[in-house]
Order: sequence, then C-alpha cells, then structure tokens
Amino acid sequence: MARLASARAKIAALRQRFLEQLPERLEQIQALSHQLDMAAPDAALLRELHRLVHNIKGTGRSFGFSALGDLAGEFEDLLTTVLDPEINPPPPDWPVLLERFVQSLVLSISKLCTPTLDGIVPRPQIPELYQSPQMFSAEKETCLVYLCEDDALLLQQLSAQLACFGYQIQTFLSTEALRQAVRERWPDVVLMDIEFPESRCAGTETLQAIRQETGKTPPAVFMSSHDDIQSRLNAVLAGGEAYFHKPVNVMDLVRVMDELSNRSQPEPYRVLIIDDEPDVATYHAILLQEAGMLTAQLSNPAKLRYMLEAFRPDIVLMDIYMPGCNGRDLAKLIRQLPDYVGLPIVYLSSETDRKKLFSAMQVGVEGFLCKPVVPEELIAAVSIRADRMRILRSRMVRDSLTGLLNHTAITQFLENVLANAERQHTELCFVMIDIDHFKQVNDTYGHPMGDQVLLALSRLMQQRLRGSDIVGRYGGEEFAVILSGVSMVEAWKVVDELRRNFGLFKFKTPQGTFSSTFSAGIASCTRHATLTDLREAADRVLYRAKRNGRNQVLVEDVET
Ligand SMILES: Nc1nc2c(ncn2[C@@H]2O[C@H](COP(=O)(O)OP(=O)(O)OP(=O)(O)O)[C@@H](O)[C@H]2O)c(=O)[nH]1
Repeated sequence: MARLASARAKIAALRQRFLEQLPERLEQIQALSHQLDMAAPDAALLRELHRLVHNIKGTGRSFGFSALGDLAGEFEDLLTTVLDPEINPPPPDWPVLLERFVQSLVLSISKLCTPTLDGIVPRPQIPELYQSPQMFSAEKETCLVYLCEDDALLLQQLSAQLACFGYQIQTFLSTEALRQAVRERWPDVVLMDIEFPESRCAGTETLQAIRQETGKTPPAVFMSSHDDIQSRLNAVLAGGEAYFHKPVNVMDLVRVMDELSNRSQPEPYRVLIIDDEPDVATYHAILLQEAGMLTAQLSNPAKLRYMLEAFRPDIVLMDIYMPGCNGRDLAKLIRQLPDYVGLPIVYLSSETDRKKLFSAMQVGVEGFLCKPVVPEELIAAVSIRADRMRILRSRMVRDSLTGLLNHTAITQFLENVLANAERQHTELCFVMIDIDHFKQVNDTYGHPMGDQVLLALSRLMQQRLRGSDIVGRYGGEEFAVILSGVSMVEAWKVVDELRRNFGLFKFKTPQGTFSSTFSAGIASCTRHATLTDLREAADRVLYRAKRNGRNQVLVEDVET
C-alpha cells in the first residue's frame, strides 16, 4: 500500500508540474501564432504550433484536465486543416478562429492556474490507480499436481521429470481415481490426458463433471495426441488453461504450470516509453511500474539504438508526434534493424484521425492506445504483447529440454560480458561442466532417465546460482556457466557446492535408485582475454578433472 501511495504522490507532483508549465507553453503558442503570416503561413511554424497544441491535448487529458484537453483538441483539428488543406480545407475565416482558440486557451489556462478563493487549485478527474495483483500474491510452498494419464509408461516418465522441478505429483491411471482424489483434496493443478479407454473426450468430460459437482474447476492443463480444433475447443470449454499436443515438451509444461501455480516469478516486463513530453512518459511509467514492470524513457530519438541495446525492451510504447521526427518514422526505423523486426510497438497518442492512424500503423506497428488511457487497458495491452515477445524470444535462445540458454545464446552472452569485463576491469570466470559417465546412465536406465538427470542439474543450477550468473546447455551433457565479478577461488566454492548438492540427488528407477556426479573446469578472463582462449582453457581444465577421476571441480591455477 505504501508503494501505491507513493505512486499517487508522484502522479500528483507530475500534474502539478504540468500546471506550472502551462503559462510557458501558452507563451510559446502565442509567440508562434503572432509570427504566423496568415496569408502564407510557414509550414515549419505551423507544424511546431500543431505539436505544442497537440501536446497540451494529450498531456492535459492524461492528467485529467479534460476541458483543457478538449479545447486543445478542437484547436488541433483546425491546425490540421491548415497544414493539410488538400485532405480537408480549412474554413475561410481560419485566422480569426485560430486567434479565438488562442484566447480561449489563455482563459482556460489562467482559470486552471489561479488558485480558488480557498487557495486550492481545482482537482482534476484522475484515473484510479491499478493495484497490481503481484504486489499481494504470496508464493506457494509446494504445488500439488494431479497427473492423470492412462499410458502407464508416460505417466511414470512425466511424473519423474516433473518431480525434478519440485512439484508434488500424484499419479492416476483412470479418470475415476482422479475424481475421487479431487473430492478428498483439492489440487493446485490438474494435468491430464484427454482420451481414455471409456471415451475419446473423457479428460475434458471429467473436468466438466468436477465443475458440476463442486461448482469450480482446478487449473487444468490438457495433453492429447489429437491436434484438431474440436479437441482444443472442448478443452477450452472444459476450463483448460493450456493444451499440449503429444509428445509434450517438459519445459513448456513446466513454464505453464509455474504460471498456474504462482510459483514462477517471471522477470518483470521491460517497457521503453518514447515521448517528447517527459512528464507524460513518467506518468505512464508510474502506472506500469505499479503493475511490476520495468520502464525506461526516451525523449531524444537520437539515442534510440543505444537504448534498445542497453535496456532490451520487450515492448516499445511511443507517441506519434515528436520534434524532428514522428512515431511512424521511428517505428519504421526500428523495423529496419534486424534484431528488432519482431519487437512489439504500440502507439500511445491522442491522435484520433483514423486516416493518420492507419498510415502510422502501416509500418508494422502492433496497436494503438488513445490518450488518456485507462490504466488497466494500458497494463493489459502491454502485458499481452510483452508476454508473447518473451515466449518467441525464449524459443530462439533457450534449449527445449532444460530451458537453459542454448549454445548460440551462451556464446553470444560470453562475448558481451567478456567485452564488458574488459572495459570495466572486472573479473569473470567461465565454467565448463560435464556429467560423468552419462552414456552409462542412458545405457543402463534409458534415455528418458538420462533426460531427467539433465533436467535435475539444470534446475539445481537455476535455483542455486545468482540471478546475474548466466547458465547454458553447451551441448549434450555439457553445461556452461558464466560467473561475473568473482575470482577463481570464489567461483570454485560456488561450483563445488553445486557438485556436492547434485551428488545428493537420488533418481528413482524400476531397477532401484542411483545418483550422478559431474566434473567441472574453471578459467578466468584475467588470463584469457579472447572468447576462444577462455573457452579452450576451461575445456582443458575440465578434461584434466575427468582424467583425475571425475566428480571434482578444478581451476586453472591448480591445473598448471
Ligand atoms: N538422455 C540424453 N542423453 C544425451 C543427450 N544429449 C547427449 N546425450 C548422451 O550423452 C552421452 C555422452 O557420452 P560421452 O560423451 O561418451 O561421455 P560420458 O559417458 O558422459 O563420459 P565422461 O564424460 O567421460 O564422464 C551420449 O551417450 C549421448 O547420447 C540428451 O539430450 N539426453
């Protein structure tokens, strides 16, 4: 609640500043209109006047000064006709009307900026602040998953794999057994097949029956060997939150289940706001921050490229009118940068002219939000698009089995952090990890069990390493970790603790339990400035660890 109060206070301060700046804006408008030669108006002057009036419209409405915003909106319409007479010619007496609008603005602004008798500036109509559900959601300790599948082998494999991710799994071979269990204890998530011996849609029917019996449905995820629309529709109608076509990718399943059980604490969405009015950008930033997002603001388009690279936004919100360039040009520029072809861009503007909007959208912009925007609408529009961007990006850079960065992505990261470490004269350690006798695990217990070992180590690394450490699957049973800002001794302590913890894992199989170990080699950028050198050094140390008997972590110093 304190955060909400502080956001309200910040918005109140922004409104106050807008009021304080109004006389200066008015002076600029008056000066420009006096400079205008009404017989042959200068286009640049007109455009600047249009921009100033447009900004008062958008900012005024955003901050709840609707009468002022509407007046500026009508003024803007007149200026638009003077600017583009071919599309819609201005009325013959436009110079008189223009002068009247300036006078009306003088009146309206002087009223707003003059305190009333009791010394209080009139309160604008302010939109209610959205209360982020994330602020109050508590993380669950363990998540109870009911897994219902009539294929006994698949049931056993999935259950073992999901257990590696810390879920409490109860398995059911029949829908009837599942219904009975739901009566006794309500699950956090139900994960179920759709086709069972008794019917092709027994899974969805069961969920509907549970709803009829209890009046509610548990969060449900369906898996099916059918991929037709009717099956998917049945799943949606039964209340399914997600649908997976078999064979199911466990990482996709885990991602959805983490979301459904509130266990995942995804990185906040990153929103870049481009607006030539810093206070309006700040206002929208505050609304988005309230919903748990990270924001960056840009008022100077010249710094766009730098900002895209440094901030890595999931979505860009931009104004249409800015000095020097407009949102359409800027959006086109972003689309022409190969790395940002898919970056969602949404206009946030008070422009209402459909033709202009359509033209502005044609450069591949995803959507349009009209100022003043309702906070919930802003948050929903941003979240939906940023989430989709995250999924697409993740597919490109993540390994599908473990969810860790793939080989290409970790190499790219290493290149970037290495350059950074060199610039900032900081340490960086590169670690190569390889599971011992992994072929034997596969040969003895089967490939799916081997996958579980890979998953377990991946999850352990994700849980135990710092958020700033970078973990990737380098290849088959080989992993790479980048530890920034640590010495080799510190890196050794971290990785050796991982090694000890991993050794404690017990993998259950029909033939009994077994545990697994890994070997690791650590090299430091203080000795190897190039990517290839660093990688080869870590590889050499890893090889030495294997030859020394495996199940150990070695650093370069010890090796040489
Ligand atoms: N289950 C499973 N196995 C994989 C995967 N990728 C690679 N492998 C297996 O990993 C094994 C690697 O074996 P080797 O390179 O001979 O090494 P090792 O048996 O781990 O022996 P050391 O590294 O010398 O301790 C091969 O059998 C691969 O088939 C995967 O995604 N899943």
